[in-house]
Amino acid sequence: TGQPVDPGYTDYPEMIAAADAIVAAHPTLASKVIIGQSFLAKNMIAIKISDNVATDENEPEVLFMANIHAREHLTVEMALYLATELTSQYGTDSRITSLVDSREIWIIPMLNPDGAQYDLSGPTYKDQRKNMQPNGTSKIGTDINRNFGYKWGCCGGSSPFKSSDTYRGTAAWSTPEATVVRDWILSRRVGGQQQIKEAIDIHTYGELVMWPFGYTFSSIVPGMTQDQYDTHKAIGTEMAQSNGYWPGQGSGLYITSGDTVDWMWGDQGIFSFTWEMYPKSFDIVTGFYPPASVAPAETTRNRDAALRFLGWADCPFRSIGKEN
Ligand SMILES: NS(=O)(=O)N[C@@H](Cc1ccccc1)C(=O)O
Ligand SMILES: [Ca+2]
Ligand SMILES: [Ca+2]
Ligand SMILES: [Zn+2]
Repeated sequence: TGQPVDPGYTDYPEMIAAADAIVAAHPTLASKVIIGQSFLAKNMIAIKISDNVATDENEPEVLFMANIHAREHLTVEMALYLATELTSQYGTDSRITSLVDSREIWIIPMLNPDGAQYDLSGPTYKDQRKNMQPNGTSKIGTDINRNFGYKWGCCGGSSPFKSSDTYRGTAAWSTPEATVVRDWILSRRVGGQQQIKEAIDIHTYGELVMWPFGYTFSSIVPGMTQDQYDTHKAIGTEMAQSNGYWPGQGSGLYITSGDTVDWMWGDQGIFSFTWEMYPKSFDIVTGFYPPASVAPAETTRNRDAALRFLGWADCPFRSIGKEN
């Protein structure tokens, strides 16, 4: 039997209300952008955080995205913690103030709202990972994190079987959610330049910091030079030292194809990482469903890592002592 749903986790309406409250409390620092709709037509939102937030300024942009996998509810708490901390501490914490003044920070707290709502809808969790697109089997949905169009369906990194939890969909971009994220990220190109310089896709669980590529065990391949790999490794390792997670290339865990990180780096040149939050991988007792009461500890645990990450956004190569 499934574990009882913990009401302490933030569901879709509560997430929207939280975003609206942050914007209402800090109207010059935060704004809510509707980036598209999910399969079941819920608005997908991004919270923008920056000084002069209503103006698209020429400042490096950084993306945090969460809850692409429905059952990974702790990631929503992580995203909302970051949005709250970056606005409420502005003017108080000099590190936060200078980062918010010099960057445009985007936070997408719930990439799979349909799946999240389904997982939280009953007295017990449903163990839902995928989105809510019917696929003719009892295991509804497509894995949005296997539906992106970089090396989609290659290399044994996803499943062609509809009932699989890593079902890749009928084609790349067959999920509305991946398409919404793709089109929004592409909209951040100005004058042929992608304004988003860094991104983190937040997952649970395993306490890991990972970088591309996931589709191959090789580190240096077309689309990843030594300097680019070393930069990912330096930034990823620094974050891991701060939050106590384990750093490594994504494929070190297992091969994935069509995930967000491979596309964001491979197609858009965004220095991209996966965070796997609490608990550690062998803690299968709590696994995807720790009590919501761990959220304060497990979100603040990543505060410094997030600020360090933001610090490299103007020139990620500086992390290996090089310029762009
Ligand atoms: N959240 S997770 O356990 O499903 N892991 C994610 C993220 C992930 C991506 C690349 C390598 C290992 C793990 C997945 O899509 O498999
Ligand atoms: Ca600004
Ligand atoms: Ca900008
Ligand atoms: Zn996940």
